[in-house]
Amino acid sequence: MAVAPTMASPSPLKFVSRTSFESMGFLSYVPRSFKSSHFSKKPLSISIPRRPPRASLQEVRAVEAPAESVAGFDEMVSGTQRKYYLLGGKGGVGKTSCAASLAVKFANNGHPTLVVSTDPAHSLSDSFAQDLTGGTLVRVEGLDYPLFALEINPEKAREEFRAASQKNGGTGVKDFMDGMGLGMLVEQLGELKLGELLDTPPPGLDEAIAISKVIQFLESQEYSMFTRIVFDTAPTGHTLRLLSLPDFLDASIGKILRLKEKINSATSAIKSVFGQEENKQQDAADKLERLRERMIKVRELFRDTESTEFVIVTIPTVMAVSESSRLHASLKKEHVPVKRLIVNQVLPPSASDCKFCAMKRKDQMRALEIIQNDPELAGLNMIQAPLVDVEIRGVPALKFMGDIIWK
Ligand SMILES: Nc1ncnc2c1ncn2[C@@H]1O[C@H](COP(=O)(O)OP(=O)(O)OP(=O)(O)O)[C@@H](O)[C@H]1O
Repeated sequence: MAVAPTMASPSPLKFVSRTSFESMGFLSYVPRSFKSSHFSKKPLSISIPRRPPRASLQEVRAVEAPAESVAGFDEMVSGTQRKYYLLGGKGGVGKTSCAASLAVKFANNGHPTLVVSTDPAHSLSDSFAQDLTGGTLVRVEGLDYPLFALEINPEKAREEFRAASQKNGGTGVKDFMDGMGLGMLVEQLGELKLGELLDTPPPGLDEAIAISKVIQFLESQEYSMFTRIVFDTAPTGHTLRLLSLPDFLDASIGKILRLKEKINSATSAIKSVFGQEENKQQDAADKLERLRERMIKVRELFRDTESTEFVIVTIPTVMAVSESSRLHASLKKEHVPVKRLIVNQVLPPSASDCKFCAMKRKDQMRALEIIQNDPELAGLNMIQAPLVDVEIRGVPALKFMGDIIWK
């Protein structure tokens, strides 16, 4: 039987007002260009309640965090062995804000931290209000401890790769791929003439590039300092592909290899009589198999409950909750550890007579109730994060958000 939502439903919510940000000096971090370009133009024609009135003390007390709503940050932060956190969910729910705020919190707790975006539509730079593009490690400014960001740009990588392969028949490819941390891929797939293949990139290549960076983390000295690695992942579909990459390799590169074999055997039928081509192809197939084994190692890492956790981010709408439920089912199937579910953008209770707010909140309460009754989601530690009345941009804002969510 459905349980009606009550004011005592689990929530760490406190009323978060613009004033709270102002008192932290947050607004002074909004870049001038943003202020002028976004505020001086035509006012919006729809009316959005800018500042819900303060909830009564009684209301705030009623929704203060009960035990199950605490994220368990102590556990997340403890230990110096490397841990990976992957944050994922539907587009636009706040994955980047949550991932960036977690990374800031880890760094502020003394962990050398790396935050990586594997979403082809990156928003880490926007979230930190700093230019973090370029596909290399960039230090995030404004923190006392090391926090680095990396936006993997598969689109650009593919373009540059194609150009390099056209320019000098492949020797530039190796240099370029080395720079991308993909030397291993070239080594292992060299004989497959990836440059040609990239003219018709197989689905899932973006994820292959992202995952190869993960391999680099595991092997390279440059990355060994990081004890916390936070992934801001692409919306659900991409992420699932990334996590099932060995299968992707079977399905995509495997198919290409077989296709190539067919073409080769057609064009070099005479040579193959002497056995040379076959040997060559067997060699390539062996290399591909080795690559696959390596990718499987990465997948094992993502399944390791000691070092890895996938945090699902959602918002309290029926659509987002349904998708999160499916995501959890798929992650379970892939044996990826999931313990926490962030429900972001929850409206604070309001004592005002704003009908819009009341309706919206009622709707959200219904979605929260669905979560509590959903067989996939009910068992997760639900962390509610309030909808705040300013955009979360820059380190101080992320710190503010992190202190609310990650307790
Ligand atoms: N709790 C919140 N309160 C107010 N605004 C929020 C909150 N969480 C996120 N936002 C805002 O919502 C927008 C989208 O957030 P974010 O970029 O983190 O989402 P995302 O899931 O990473 O999106 P995408 O799928 O497009 O990468 C941003 O403008 C962000 O500032």
